[in-house]
Amino acid sequence: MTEPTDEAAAVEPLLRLRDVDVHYGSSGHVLHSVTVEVPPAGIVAVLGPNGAGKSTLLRAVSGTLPLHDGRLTGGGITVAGRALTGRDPAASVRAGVVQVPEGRRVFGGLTVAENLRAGTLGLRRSSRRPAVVGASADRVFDLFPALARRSTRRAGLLSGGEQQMLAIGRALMAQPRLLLLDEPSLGLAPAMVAVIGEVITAINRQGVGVLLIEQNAAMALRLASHAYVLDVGRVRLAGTSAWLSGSDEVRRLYLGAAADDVPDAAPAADERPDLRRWVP
Ligand SMILES: Nc1ncnc2c1ncn2[C@@H]1O[C@H](COP(=O)(O)OP(=O)(O)OP(=O)(O)O)[C@@H](O)[C@H]1O
Repeated sequence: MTEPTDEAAAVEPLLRLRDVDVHYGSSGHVLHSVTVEVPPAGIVAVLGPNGAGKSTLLRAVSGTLPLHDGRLTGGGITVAGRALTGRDPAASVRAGVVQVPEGRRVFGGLTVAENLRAGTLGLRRSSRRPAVVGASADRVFDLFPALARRSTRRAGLLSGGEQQMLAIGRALMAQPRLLLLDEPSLGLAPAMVAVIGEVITAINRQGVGVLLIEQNAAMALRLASHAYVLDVGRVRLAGTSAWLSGSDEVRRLYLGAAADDVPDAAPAADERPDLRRWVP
C-alpha cells in the first residue's frame, strides 16, 4: 500500500530505484520490483524485519552486490538523473554515493586520523590533495569533537558509539551528496542512539541526502520525511513518516516496542555534534 497523493513528483529525485530486482547466487530472488526514491537533500528510511532485503537494497545502490555474489537483474538506479546501474563501488563513490556499512566496520589497527584518510581512497586525485583531505578531516572533527580528541588513538580502542561516529566521519571524507546508512543505531546505548540521530539531522541540514536503513522504526520515522516498509523483498508500505507513524500496521509491527527505544534525555555536552556547515 502506498500513501495516496495528487501530485506527480516535480523535481528529479536525488536517488531513484525503479522496479529493481536482485538475485543472489544462481537462484535466490531477493528484491522484487522495488521502487524507492530519495528527494534532493531528503532523509528517507527503509524499515523491515530481518531478511526483508534492506541491506541488499543498499548494496544495489552502492554497487557492492558482486562482492556478495549478487546482481541486479531488473530495473534501474539513477542518482540525480544519471544511471548508476552496473557501476562498480568506486564509480558510485565518485557519483557522490557513500555507504556507512552495518556494524561500524572501522580499521581497528589504524588511528582515527588514518581511518578518516582511508575514506578518501576512492576519490579522484584532485580530491585527495593533502589540503583538501585536511580540510575534510577538520570538518569531521568539528562535527565530532570526541573524535578530534582521540585522533591518534587506535580505532579498535574506541567505544561502540565513537566507532559509529568514525564510520560516519570516514564516509563524510568522500564528500557525499547521498549517504547510505545501514542500521546506525544497532547495538548502541539509547543515549548514543540519540546522538547519532542528531548527527544525521545535522549532516542532512548541510544538503546531504540520507537513505537510512533501520530496525529502530521510532528513530527512523522521527528523522525521515518519508519511509518505505520492505517485507520479503517487496515494498509493502510507502508514504510520509507522519502517515506511516499513524498506520495501524506500522504501529503494530514496528512501533510497539521500538517507540520506547529513543530517549528524550539529552546527550552529554561533549558528545553533541557541532552544527557548523559541513558542505564546503
Ligand atoms: N550473499 C548472499 N547470498 C545469498 N543470499 C543472501 C546473501 N545476502 C543476503 N541474502 C539473503 O537475502 C535476503 C535479504 O537479506 P538482507 O541482508 O538484504 O536483509 P535485511 O533486511 O538487511 O536483514 P538484516 O536486518 O537481517 O540484515 C535474506 O533472505 C538473506 O538470507
